[in-house]
Amino acid sequence: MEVKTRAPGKIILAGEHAVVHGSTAVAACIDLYTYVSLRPSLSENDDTLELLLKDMELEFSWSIGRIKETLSHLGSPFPSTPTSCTAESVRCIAALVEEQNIPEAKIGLATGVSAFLWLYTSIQGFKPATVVVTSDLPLGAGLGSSAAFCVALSAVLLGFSDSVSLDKNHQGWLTYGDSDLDLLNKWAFEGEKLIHGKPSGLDNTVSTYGNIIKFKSGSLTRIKSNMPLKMLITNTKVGRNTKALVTGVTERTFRHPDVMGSVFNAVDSISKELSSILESPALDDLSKTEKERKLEELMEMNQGLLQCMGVSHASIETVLRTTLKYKLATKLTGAGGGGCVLTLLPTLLSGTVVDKVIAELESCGFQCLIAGIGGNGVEICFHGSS
Ligand SMILES: Nc1ncnc2c1ncn2[C@@H]1O[C@H](COP(=O)(O)OP(=O)(O)OP(=O)(O)O)[C@@H](O)[C@H]1O
Ligand SMILES: C[C@@](O)(CCO)CC(=O)[O-]
Ligand SMILES: [Mg+2]
Repeated sequence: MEVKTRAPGKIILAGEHAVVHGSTAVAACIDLYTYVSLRPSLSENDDTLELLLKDMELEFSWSIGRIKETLSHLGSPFPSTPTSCTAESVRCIAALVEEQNIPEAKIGLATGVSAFLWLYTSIQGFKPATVVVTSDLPLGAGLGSSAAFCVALSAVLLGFSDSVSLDKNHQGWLTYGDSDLDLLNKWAFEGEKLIHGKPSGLDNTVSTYGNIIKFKSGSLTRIKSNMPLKMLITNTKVGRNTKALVTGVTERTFRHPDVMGSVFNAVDSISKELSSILESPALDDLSKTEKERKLEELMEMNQGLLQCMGVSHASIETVLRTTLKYKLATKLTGAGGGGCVLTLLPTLLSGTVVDKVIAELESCGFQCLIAGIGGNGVEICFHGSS
């Protein structure tokens, strides 16, 4: 039987980077997904584990014997016990990845492949199978591709274990129960660590649980938003790497602990205020506009503080300047340094203005999209996935 999962990407409305240092952040999932399907090998002669990254046109294949020989110290699989990859296992997994000779231009994927091997062997053990990955999300662009990958992967692997309880006769997409979500979110976090180094857990948590969440020091609060939010997402297409950007902010924090402490405190207040605006009762059009004005100010302030942290970029500043001409507020989303930028589109903004802004941004070589915000987190499909 083939089983498929999908996990959404995300936007961060406030609090990226500061959340790694203990501040509050607010994030929402979007309707762009990473899909992972798993087909266990049925033939006794088939002794390989295959990983197909379809969008990247990359295929990896290991003999189970080779994986066992390298990772035999792991023993039996431990699906119910999310565990960090030890330094020794990191080294062994890196050797298995290196043998696959990833082309230099795609070497950034090596950390994703390592996360795959860690999650696979820890949850499934040494069983032959084919795992196929596709994604709607741009990789390394701030929309949480690494988290969606780890969440969808953990979800499909656990879907084949006895550690989660799911109705396998269900047709179409099925959500997981809360305790199963908690388990797969912990595994996804372990995968994220291999890609990010020191993730806060925000991205995998919003991809797992969906909707809009407030997140601080590893714990989440679901937000019941009373405001429809429309965001323009602009991909600057400037590549960057979350791990390097997070390390840069941490190094700046070591150099200027007091200043950065104040910056993180300010971000914490922004996130708290932003979430209380989202939750405050929806009233008439006038107060809706007032609420949107406040959100815009908070986004502007958050962007200023992200610039203080050193994670803005010339391409992001170009988007800021362009949208400011239309009196629209913009902030980077995710790790910054390029990647994606958010612009709030107020309810009463005319479609003509939106079209003009998009045309101007696209004439700079950027790519714009309007994604649906909120919605379900990770889901699984045993029968009839499209
Ligand atoms: N579909 C995928 N297949 C394989 N690896 C993936 C996939 N999606 C993400 N990854 C891994 O995640 C890395 C990108 O993660 P990174 O955290 O730098 O960016 P992001 O998650 O897109 O943005 P952000 O963390 O700012 O939200 C890729 O280089 C790769 O190692
Ligand atoms: C930059 C960061 O805050 C968000 C990346 O989407 C990193 C993290 O929270 O792990
Ligand atoms: Mg990431």
